[in-house]
Amino acid sequence: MLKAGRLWALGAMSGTSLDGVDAAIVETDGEVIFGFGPSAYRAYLPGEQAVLAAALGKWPGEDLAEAEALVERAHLEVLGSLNGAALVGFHGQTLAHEPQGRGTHQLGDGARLAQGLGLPVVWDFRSADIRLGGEGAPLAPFFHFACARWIGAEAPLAFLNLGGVGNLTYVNPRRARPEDEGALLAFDTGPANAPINDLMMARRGEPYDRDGALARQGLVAQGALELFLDESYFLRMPPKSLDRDTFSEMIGLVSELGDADAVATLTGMAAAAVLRGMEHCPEPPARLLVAGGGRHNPVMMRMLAASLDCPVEPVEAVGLDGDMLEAQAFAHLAVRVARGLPTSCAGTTGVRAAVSGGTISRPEGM
Ligand SMILES: Nc1ncnc2c1ncn2[C@@H]1O[C@H](COP(=O)(O)OP(=O)(O)OP(=O)(O)O)[C@@H](O)[C@H]1O
Ligand SMILES: CC(=O)N[C@H]1[C@@H]2OC[C@@H](O2)[C@@H](O)[C@@H]1O[C@H](C)C(=O)O
Repeated sequence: MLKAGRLWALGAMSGTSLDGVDAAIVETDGEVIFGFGPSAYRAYLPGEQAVLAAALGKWPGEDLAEAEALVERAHLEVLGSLNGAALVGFHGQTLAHEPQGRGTHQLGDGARLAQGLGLPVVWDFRSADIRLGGEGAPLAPFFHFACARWIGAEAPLAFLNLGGVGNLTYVNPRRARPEDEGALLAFDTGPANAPINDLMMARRGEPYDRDGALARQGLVAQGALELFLDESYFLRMPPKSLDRDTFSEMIGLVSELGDADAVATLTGMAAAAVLRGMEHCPEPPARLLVAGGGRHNPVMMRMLAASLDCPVEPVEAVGLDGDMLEAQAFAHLAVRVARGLPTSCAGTTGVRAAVSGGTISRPEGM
C-alpha cells in the first residue's frame, strides 16, 4: 500500500462518446476533498475516433495494438501537461462492458503509463468489483459522496451524469461513510446522448444536436416513448449498468419520424429514463445536480425540470465543474485505492461486500 494521506491526485477519464480525454487534479485524502486543481482536455482526432470506434466491443487478446497505442499516447500527452500530482488515477477507454458475461474492458496499460509519467498509476478500477458479483459501474458515486460533503449538503440529493449513457447517484450525506447502509444508491438510468449522436450522424452527418437546436423544433412521439419505457431494463431494481450500445436498437423506434421529431423523441426518452430512475431513490432528493455534456442541452434540461419535483441544475450551481467531474472522480478514487478504502459497495454496484478495486503500478525504482 502507498503512504497516501492528503495529496494532489490526477485523474483521467475518456467517456463512451469517444470525444477525448479529460484530466483533472484534486487535493484529497480519499475521504475529504480539500480543493480542486487545474484540468486539461485532449480531444481524439477524427482518425483516432475512427480507430476507437472500430475497436468497440473488442476484448483483450483481439487485434487492438493501434487503438491501445493511441489511447496511451493521448493520456500521456494530457496527463503530462498537468504538474504537481503525486498519484494518477487512469480509467482507460471502455471498449466493452458485460458484467454478467465476459466482464469489462478498459483499454490502456497503466503500468506503461506509470513508466511514461514517472508516477504511480492506479488503474483497472472495475474488475475487482465484477469478480465479487458487482456491476463494475458506476464508480463515481464514492466521489459524489465526498462532493456532497464539499458543498455542505445536509439533505439527500442526487447527481446525474448525462454522457453517452446516463447515470444517477442518490447521496444521503447524513451517513458517516459512503459505504454505510443507505448512504448511496447508484445506477445507469438508460441511454442519454449516445442514440441522439448516432441519429444525428446517420441522418445529418453531424456529431450531436448542438444546444438541442433540432429537438426544439420537434415533438415527442408518445407511442415510441411508451414502447421504449416497456424495456425490461426499467423494471430492474438498481444497482444496474449498461454498455454504450445496449439500447442502440431504440433508434428503430423513431425510424419513421422526421429528423426533428426523431431527435425530440430520443431526447424525451433520455429524460424519461432519468424520471424512472428517480423513482428508485429511497427519499425524494432535495435537488438534482447535472454533470456531463447533456447539461448543455436546454431541451433535455427543460424536459427533466418539467417532470421532476425538485430543482434541476447544472453542477456549476454549487461550484463544481460538470465537464471534469468524472476525471476528478478517478483522482479521488485513486487515493482511496492507495489507502485501501472501498471504491464500491452494494448500493452502488450490487457488489457482495464493499471492495477497493484497482491495481497500482509504480515506475521502476519507485
Ligand atoms: N452544447 C451541447 N448541446 C447538446 N448536446 C451536447 C452539448 N455539448 C455536449 N453535448 C452532448 O454531450 C456529449 C458528451 O458528453 P460527455 O462528455 O459527458 O460524454 P462521455 O463522458 O463521453 O460519456 P459517458 O459519461 O457516458 O462515458 C456529446 O456527445 C453531446 O451529445
Ligand atoms: C463501463 C463504463 O465505462 N461505464 C461508464 C459509462 O459512462 C457513464 C456510465 O457508463 C457509467 O456507468 C460509467 O462511467 C462513470 C464515470 C462511472 O463509473 O461512474
